[in-house]
Parts: sequence; C-alpha cells; structure tokens
Amino acid sequence: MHIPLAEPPAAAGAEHLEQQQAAITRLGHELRALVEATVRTAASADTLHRVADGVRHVTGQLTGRRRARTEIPEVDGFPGGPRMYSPVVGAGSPLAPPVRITPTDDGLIGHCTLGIAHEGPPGYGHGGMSAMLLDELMGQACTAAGTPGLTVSLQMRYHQPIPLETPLRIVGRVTGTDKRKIFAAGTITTQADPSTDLVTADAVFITPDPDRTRALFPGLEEEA
Ligand SMILES: CCCCCCCC(=O)SCCNC(=O)CCNC(=O)[C@H](O)C(C)(C)COP(=O)(O)OP(=O)(O)OC[C@H]1O[C@@H](n2cnc3c(N)ncnc32)[C@H](O)[C@@H]1OP(=O)(O)O
Repeated sequence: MHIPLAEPPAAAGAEHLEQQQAAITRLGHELRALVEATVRTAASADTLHRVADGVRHVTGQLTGRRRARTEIPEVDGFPGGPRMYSPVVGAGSPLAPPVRITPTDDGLIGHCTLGIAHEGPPGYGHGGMSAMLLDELMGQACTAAGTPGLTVSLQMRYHQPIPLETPLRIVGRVTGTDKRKIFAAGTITTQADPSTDLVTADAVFITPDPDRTRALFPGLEEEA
C-alpha cells in the first residue's frame, strides 16, 4: 500500500474539529434545503430575482482564507477519514445526498435518498448519480480493505430506473487484487427490496506508486 491512510484527529484539536464539522453539517443541511426548494419551486420571476439577490448577499459573507485546490481541509482525513465536502458523502456539500456508510463483513453499505435535484428521467435518478454513488462506495471499500486507489475503469449496468425520494441501499466490495490493481463490484437497490438489483457495476482501481501519489496529492505531504 503506497497511500498512507488518514490518522484520527489529535485529541487536543478534537473538540474544535467537532464544532467545525457540526457547523459545516448545519450549513450543508440548509443549502440542500435551498437546492431542493430551488428545483421544485414555481415562484414568479420577481421572487426568483429577489431570492437570487439574497443568495448573492449570503455568499458574500463566506469570506476569509479560501483553501487551495490541492489542500486537504482540516476537518477531513484522506484517504480513509471524513470528507465533509464530498459530492457523495459530504455532510457539508449541497450536491451530496449525502450517503451514510457503514462497514460490513464483506465491504461497505451506503444509505441515501435521492431528491429531485438528482433527477434524470422525470421521477428517476440521473444515471451519472448512480455511477457516482457506486464509484464512491467501491472506492471507499478499497480504502477500507487497506488498498486505497483511483478508479481507472467503471463498468455500469442499468437494469431498472432508480426511484427518487425512496431510501436506497448501495453496496461496494473488493473482489480481488493483482499487484497495484484492485477489482471491485457494487449494486444499488431500494432499502425495501434489497434482492432486486436496479444498477450494478464493476470497477478497477489502481494504487498509484509513491512518486505519483506525491505528485497527485501534495496535501498528504503537508499533513505528514
Ligand atoms: C477515499 C476514496 C474515495 C474514492 C471515490 C471515488 C474514486 C474516484 O473518483 S478516483 C477519480 C477518477 N480517477 C482518476 O482520476 C484516475 C486517473 N488515472 C490516473 O491518474 C492513473 O491511471 C493512475 C495514477 C491511477 C495509475 O497510473 P499508473 O500508476 O501509471 O498505472 P499504469 O502503470 O498505467 O497501470 C498499472 C496497472 O494497471 C493496469 N491498468 C491501467 N488502466 C487500466 C484499466 N482501465 N483497466 C484495467 N487495468 C488497467 C495497467 O495495465 C497496469 O497493469 P500491470 O501492472 O499488470 O502492467
């Protein structure tokens, strides 16, 4: 394994991190509510303009230092720790459902519900969302197995549309390894009917060699 897995936060800073994560989670929750309201509303153009002015004003309040592109946020651990702004699991991301992940004997299970903001065909999930969910679950399963890697191949099969506003169950597991290559598989079902596969996937991940890891993730070096 070439990518060092994230350490848990130091006890001294743990309280500060918890407060920061709680605030990020709260803002993420409100932003997801705003996104949901935005894509459902039938408000008049006047109202939309007024809201847009208000949102611009609110955005202007997020001032101060902005993190650099390759910087790992202090509230995160990578790989193998929290990802507060991930578009899949990030409690602070307005783009994320967000998926809650729990380990199993055989890999990982994720739970989430997609909303209208994730719509592809009317009433159903966007196929790209399914790919994102499965890529994340399989990628995190690689990390959980001690072999973190980047996706080099993702084969999707869409058997049935994913219903929106319906609790989903996403499974990711490692099926084999070959030197730096990790093979993984995943499925999406509803929570109510976990035996009917809606979407399945196979993927190949590769653990980059140390030089490539340093070049891709300079933030890992700074953390160490
Ligand atoms: C915490 C984690 C959450 C993760 C969540 C989601 C995951 C992601 O979204 S990752 C982002 C999307 N993926 C990427 O951006 C990756 C882009 N690709 C790359 O940067 C490079 O390909 C990289 C660094 C992964 C590997 O490059 P490199 O180390 O040069 O690999 P390379 O030497 O070409 O190949 C290594 C082996 O894999 C094989 N291989 C390469 N590509 C593939 C492929 N598509 N399928 C099968 N095998 C492949 C090669 O044949 C080689 O095999 P062998 O050792 O037997 O000869």
